[in-house]
Amino acid sequence: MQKVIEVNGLARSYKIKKGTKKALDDVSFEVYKGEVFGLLGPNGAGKTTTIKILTTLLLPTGGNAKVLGYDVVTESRKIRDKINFVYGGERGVYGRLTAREYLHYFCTLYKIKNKEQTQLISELLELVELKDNEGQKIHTYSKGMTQRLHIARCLINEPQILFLDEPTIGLDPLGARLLRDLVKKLSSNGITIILTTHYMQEADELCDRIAFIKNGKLSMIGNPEEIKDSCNHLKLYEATMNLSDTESLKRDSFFTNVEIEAIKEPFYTVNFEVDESITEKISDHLGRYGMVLKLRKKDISLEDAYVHHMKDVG
Ligand SMILES: Nc1ncnc2c1ncn2[C@@H]1O[C@H](COP(=O)(O)OP(=O)(O)OP(=O)(O)O)[C@@H](O)[C@H]1O
Repeated sequence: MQKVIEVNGLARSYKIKKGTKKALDDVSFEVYKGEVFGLLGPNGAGKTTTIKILTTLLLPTGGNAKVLGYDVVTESRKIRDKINFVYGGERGVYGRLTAREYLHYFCTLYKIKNKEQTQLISELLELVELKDNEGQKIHTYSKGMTQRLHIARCLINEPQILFLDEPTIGLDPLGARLLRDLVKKLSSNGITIILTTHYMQEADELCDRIAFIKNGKLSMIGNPEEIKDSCNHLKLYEATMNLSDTESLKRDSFFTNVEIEAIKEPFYTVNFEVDESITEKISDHLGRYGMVLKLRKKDISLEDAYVHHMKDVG
């Protein structure tokens, strides 16, 4: 497998009032050609900092990184010609232009020959499913349409790697679905994609491999199944109950990470973790707080694994 990104001991510190803040601390990973690679972590973990360094917008303060074999510090120009990036919730579009006019403008900036522009723009609009709206002014676009237009713009230079920082942020479910489908399409066209997202289901659906970042350090890396398997020891349960005393159940130390959600009072879904693995014992214990209608051990989701790994992040 061809390595397209190699990150070695990468570090980035920021000067702040009370000294320095390590946004990235000794981070190392590799990305292979054609992968959808997810960077996941809580706010402030260092995801955007990593992407900014790899897209040559920010210099590292330690370690090194190569993108397509080029060093991010000394060969940034060569990298920029071959990659592109979209930040979630990006504005920066020219509302009074139509999508076609907007893409023409960027084609000119990218020095695409005039006679090739019309055909290229038609193909891009088709790909991002905006062909029917190409004559519409951008300020009338939904957020999802605008985001897909940004992606069309980023494809003008035929990037080998596309960096997408929270691409579905603020999109409604349908808009997010169209965008995820577009990511899959780009990936099947051979583009390597580096993605950050806070939506675990999205990461599970799209990513070939995932890295968890926590406090500027890489804490785990693997494919979604490996990451979920690493949490197979967790005993997570879901109960459906006719619950008379939610507060006492929450305080009971037999259960940890209790989450109670009302279905329709007095019926609740209760999610929790236990040390016990004998279902009858768990059921008996739950029975102190109401009638157990259903109890099942949950399959570990990527979100469960994420919550478990990030538990001690302040
Ligand atoms: N210009 C800056 N000056 C000082 N600190 C900064 C600067 N940019 C980022 N940081 C800090 O670096 C850390 C990492 O930030 P970064 O934006 O990379 O996190 P993130 O994982 O992308 O978070 P989010 O999910 O909120 O986008 C944070 O603690 C942030 O406050």
